Amino acid sequence: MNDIIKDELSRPTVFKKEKPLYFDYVPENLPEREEELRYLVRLFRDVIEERVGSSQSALITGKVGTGKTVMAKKFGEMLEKRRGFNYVHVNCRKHNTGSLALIKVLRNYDKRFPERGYSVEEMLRALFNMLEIRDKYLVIAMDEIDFLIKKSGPDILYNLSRMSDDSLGDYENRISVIYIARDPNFREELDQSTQSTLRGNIINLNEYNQKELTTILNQRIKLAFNPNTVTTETIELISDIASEWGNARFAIELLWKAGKKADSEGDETVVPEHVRWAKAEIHPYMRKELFNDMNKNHLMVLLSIAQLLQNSNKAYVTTGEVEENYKIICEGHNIKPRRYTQFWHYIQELNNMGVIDTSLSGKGKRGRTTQISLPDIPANMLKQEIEKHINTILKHE
Ligand SMILES: Nc1ncnc2c1ncn2[C@@H]1O[C@H](COP(=O)(O)OP(=O)(O)OP(=O)(O)O)[C@@H](O)[C@H]1O
Repeated sequence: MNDIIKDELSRPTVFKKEKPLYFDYVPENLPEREEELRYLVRLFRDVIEERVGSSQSALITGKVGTGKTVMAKKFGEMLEKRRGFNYVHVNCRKHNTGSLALIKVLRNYDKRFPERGYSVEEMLRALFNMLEIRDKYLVIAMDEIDFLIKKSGPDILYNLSRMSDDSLGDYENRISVIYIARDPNFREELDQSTQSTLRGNIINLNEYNQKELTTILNQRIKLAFNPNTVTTETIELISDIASEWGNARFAIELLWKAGKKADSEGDETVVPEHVRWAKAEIHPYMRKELFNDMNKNHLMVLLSIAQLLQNSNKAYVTTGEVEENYKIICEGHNIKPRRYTQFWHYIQELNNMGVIDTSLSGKGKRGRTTQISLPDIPANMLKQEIEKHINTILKHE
């Protein structure tokens, strides 16, 4: 057996080390996001400089893989290097109620903080106490906050935003919050008081273009690959594919998988053929997690789009066409179709997930209509995937 290990370890590889390709790796610099990062620092200037009595909140929005999480984490890293500051990153998809999110924060200070028995108010007090004793100022990043709100309502935001008023008695305000959400209109879903604490503090991250993705890829190649193992054509193809979504995560994943493929074929360099293979393997549409984020209505809307595009040979369809077909599909599945506003909301959400592209047709305000297209996936392939998932969802109802 030992020989197998020895044999495998002695095989040539294109990788220097794979860690810089992990999803949670935070690189030394964030190329193409420096300006936004500086803006975030400026927003928190008072907190950093004055500490006492000042707290801040900000909202980072942007589509999948535009660097929201890594930017917040980088900010946190920089902050923690300064004396007296702590940063806690909460994944609200995982910690999806106000209490669970707060427990995650509290456990940063007390690993055994109990899971039950305390109200949100009590937990906040406990947290203030801990900060006071340690003389620390805290920035909490609430990543994918939309999930938490969907699951358990906006109360936690209210609680967090209200901490600056006198409801907490003698405590000094030591907590700032960075909210992270994909939907740029997320702010509008919040109550007035939270909205006003966010004021203009919103950073919207654009999708990356091919040039920006190339820079990001080159940084990872330097860190993770042996010299001269990734060809220019390979980088060009990856950045070209990923730029359709503007998604850096997809770009890095393609790079990684392509490298793995090169290794498994015993090739010394990563070439475009490896990328094509990787793309087929990890097409964003083929990821199970993507469908996990969708409810049956999302799936019905998406199915409607896929059907229309498959049958029409057109590059895009209009929302009107999609809605009509959506109603028919719902009927066929014995599901009550939702009204227009809700339907429109699903279209927006699918757009934010990066699974459809929407754009406005023509010029001038009157008579403009939203056009919907699918980024780079055969409609019939998508249809098959959706049908598989619809069946699973309906079975579990
Ligand atoms: N400017 C950048 N420089 C270097 N790496 C980046 C940059 N932007 C994004 N990345 C990398 O791309 C991947 C995706 O980024 P990140 O997780 O921050 O995206 P996100 O916007 O939070 O996506 P999601 O909405 O899916 O959570 C990560 O591996 C991250 O390190």
